[in-house]
Amino acid sequence: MSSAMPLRMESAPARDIRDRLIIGLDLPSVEEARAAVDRIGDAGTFYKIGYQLAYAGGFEFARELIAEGKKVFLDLKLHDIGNTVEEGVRSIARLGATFLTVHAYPQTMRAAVAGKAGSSLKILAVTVLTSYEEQDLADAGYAPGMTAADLVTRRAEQARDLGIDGIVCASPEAERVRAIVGSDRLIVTPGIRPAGSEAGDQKRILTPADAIRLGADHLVVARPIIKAADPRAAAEAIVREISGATR
Ligand SMILES: O=C(O)c1cc(=O)[nH]c(=O)n1[C@@H]1O[C@H](COP(=O)(O)O)[C@@H](O)[C@H]1O
Repeated sequence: MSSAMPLRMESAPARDIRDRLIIGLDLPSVEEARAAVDRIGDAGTFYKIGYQLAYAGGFEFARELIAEGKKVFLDLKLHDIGNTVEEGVRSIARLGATFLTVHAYPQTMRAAVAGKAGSSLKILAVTVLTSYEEQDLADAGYAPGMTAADLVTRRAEQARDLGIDGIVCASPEAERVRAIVGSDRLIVTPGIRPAGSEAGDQKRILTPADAIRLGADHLVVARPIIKAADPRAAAEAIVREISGATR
């Protein structure tokens, strides 16, 4: 990096500010997901479908959302031998989703980039899960003292070098990741908690405004919206907070 390069860069902001909020449909059935999307109405433009819904009819529902003009993030966190990842991504790329996650292992990222060739699908590499902190890494066999931030740094550098489209990290690491990946790659941060909401199993968290200020392009929020008494109001409040924090 040239010394003249500013440390804080942001990639091109989403044209519609609502697209910066990705709402996680962590729900057990398509019926419940459809009801949530209906309640959220035009406050939600971008939805994430993860394990729970994907394995309960979520792929068909993804097609339905895309046909209605919503954007879809398929959060499948793929990780397997290279050939399986490449062919899997090739199949998924036909669905018309905007984002797909893979774990940020070099073989996996390389295969995913090959598999999406020729499609508009963007691959996001999940660096270190937001529910992990140092002890969880040690429990998983990483060297004692390895911090989440150290591992995020290494994986963000590898993702950049392999041509990955975007990085998933916790919001406290967004600024450091932006310095690594520059403005051409997206930064997507889950583990977002509006002031006063429950952290649950998330460990590396920030508020929507702080995540945006540190350089996140998109925030992923599930429980604070879908479990709210008024999911539409909860989504609107986060979009307002994003808007207020956007320079
Ligand atoms: O890839 C993700 O989206 C993801 C990565 C990560 O490190 N942490 C994380 O929480 N997520 C997902 O983001 C969502 C966060 O949900 P809430 O904690 O309910 O807002 C869940 O659907 C997670 O699967």
